[in-house]
Amino acid sequence: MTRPFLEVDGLVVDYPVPHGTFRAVDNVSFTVARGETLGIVGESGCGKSTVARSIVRLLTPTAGRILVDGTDIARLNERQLRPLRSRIQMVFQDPYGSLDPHLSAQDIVAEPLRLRGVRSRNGRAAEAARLIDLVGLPSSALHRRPAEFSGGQRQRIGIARALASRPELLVCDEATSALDVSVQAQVLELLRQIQAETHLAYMIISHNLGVVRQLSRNIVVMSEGKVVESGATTDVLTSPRAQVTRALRRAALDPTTMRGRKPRAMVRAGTRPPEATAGDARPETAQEAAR
Ligand SMILES: Nc1ncnc2c1ncn2[C@@H]1O[C@H](COP(=O)(O)OP(=O)(O)OP(=O)(O)O)[C@@H](O)[C@H]1O
Repeated sequence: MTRPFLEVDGLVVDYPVPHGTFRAVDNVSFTVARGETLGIVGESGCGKSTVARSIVRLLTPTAGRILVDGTDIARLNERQLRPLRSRIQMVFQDPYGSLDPHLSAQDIVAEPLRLRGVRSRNGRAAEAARLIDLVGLPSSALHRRPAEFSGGQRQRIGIARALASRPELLVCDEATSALDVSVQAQVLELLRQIQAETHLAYMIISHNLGVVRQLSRNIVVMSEGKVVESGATTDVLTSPRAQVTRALRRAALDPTTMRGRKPRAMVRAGTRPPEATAGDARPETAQEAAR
């Protein structure tokens, strides 16, 4: 049997808090096969982003293994991680805050190309143009800055930037949560098309089961830092065992949550306040509609 691209085994993450530590992720294990999509779903504060940040090594886990193609990256230092970083890229939730406001779309997408060793300026410009086209933006987008784009368009630039590193796995952490439902559907469709063309693997992380189910063959359901249920998406949705899965399924069908709002009942007691979500986000502009 071929080895999965990513194997997460017994992941534990403790955060320091004033009187000790808080265990945000508790013995989480899963695998992601090459070219496939794993969904991670769970209520706000259950530890999804902490898992994502561990995998891209924005933080060092307390315990457990993160095997990328068989190499455990959980405790590698920055120098050791450098050659591996391009293999897993992340698309963040906030299309407003995750792009440098001073750079043009072309420069944002070209930056990872420079790190990848594309030395010629013309070569970087040509590849940035190809990626901007791949994510469905017009060539006129190349010279515009983030403030001149809608949320959906910015998320496309974020995806183009992530793809510039030629990753084998893209971790999308609430990547469509701040978008209107129709724009959300366009971005999910874009991800689907890219996967069909490139055989890229995805981890789709969301509190919204409706989003996760659209792309994911397998899902992991988390609650309070732990995996409470996992398996083929169709099986988990047809006969959910965990109470939290049933609640997430109900919420996915509830029209009041369709814009990505986190229902109050899903916000875990004692956790951070929920972040701004679609209900608070700027409405999509005419640019997006006209795209
Ligand atoms: N730096 C930190 N220090 C202390 N606790 C933290 C820190 N970051 C996150 N936490 C806590 O860890 C838990 C998991 O947070 P995490 O952001 O991973 O959850 P999440 O499932 O991604 O939530 P959301 O969907 O709201 O982003 C939460 O209870 C959160 O309050």
